Amino acid sequence: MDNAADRLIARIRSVGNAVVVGIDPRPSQFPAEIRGRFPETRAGVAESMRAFSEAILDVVAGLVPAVKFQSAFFEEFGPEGVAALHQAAAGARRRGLFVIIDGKRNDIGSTAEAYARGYLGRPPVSEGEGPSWDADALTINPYLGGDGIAPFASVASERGKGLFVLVRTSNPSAGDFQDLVADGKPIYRHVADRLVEWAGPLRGESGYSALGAVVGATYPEQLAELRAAMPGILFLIPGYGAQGGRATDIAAGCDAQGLGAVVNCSRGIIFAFERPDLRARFGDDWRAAVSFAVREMVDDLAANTPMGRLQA
Ligand SMILES: O=c1ccn([C@@H]2O[C@H](COP(=O)(O)O)[C@@H](O)[C@H]2O)c(=O)[nH]1
Repeated sequence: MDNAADRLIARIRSVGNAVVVGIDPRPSQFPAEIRGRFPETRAGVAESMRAFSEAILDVVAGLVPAVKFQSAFFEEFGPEGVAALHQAAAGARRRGLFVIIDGKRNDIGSTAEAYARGYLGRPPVSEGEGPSWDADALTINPYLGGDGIAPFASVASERGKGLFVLVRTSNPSAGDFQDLVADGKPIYRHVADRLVEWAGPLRGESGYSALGAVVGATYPEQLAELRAAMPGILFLIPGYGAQGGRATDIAAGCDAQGLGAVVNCSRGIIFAFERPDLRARFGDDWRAAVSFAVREMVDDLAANTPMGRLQA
């Protein structure tokens, strides 16, 4: 079974960047062309989310290595929304993108096993039926400790899948619990240190583990500290753009080759057509604005971080 970190790094090398386009579909912000096609029923809105997601995938496939679906925006619309997520994730895989589902799942060990089988493995159904979700990677919450992580790590290892564990989140109140000091170090460092132990057996040929970490762009000092403390751990870095994180903040998250991190941007890309400068430049061609925003982010990361070396 191949290793998810190796697979993601191969895609990064092939497109020459480590941008993750975040698909966080907020229906009220969809282009009029899409909003106007569907009724404002639950089923209609879910269908518009699928159509918007597919349109974004058409623009970004070939430009970036990966997409991250924010499950919350789909779950908001119940079973129809979840079905739209399922179809959009399958569409991303068909287009050759590495698919991260941002669900931040976890529970006690026996329940975590069901999440792990559901998102990354196979449920116990007859052989002819495929996996339920078949994501390449899932975000998970470490709060329940080792027995909540073990089932995910075991399925990830068996099925060639990846995990991104919350270590240092990007939100303003991240420090409320994550910065509390216990046994002489902050909680996020305890999580990081345990993660390094758990990640070892999932290390691939690239030197990176399929068990990665979520570390926000909005805390550059901790990002640099964690990069040094967590060699061989791939970082999923959210917070670039709308949350204020800049490329220069992210630079310390990479290794010397420009690897070691993927950087997510959701609103800043998928709703780039709302920017007055891009509206003036591209008019109603909202797809062109999205494509421009992706290239702009790629160039920004290349100019201001070691990720520029990926283009050599
Ligand atoms: O610490 C975290 C963990 C996850 N996220 C998620 O990433 C995206 C960010 O969206 P933007 O529009 O680029 O701000 C979103 O899905 C969050 O739920 C995060 O921001 N921080």
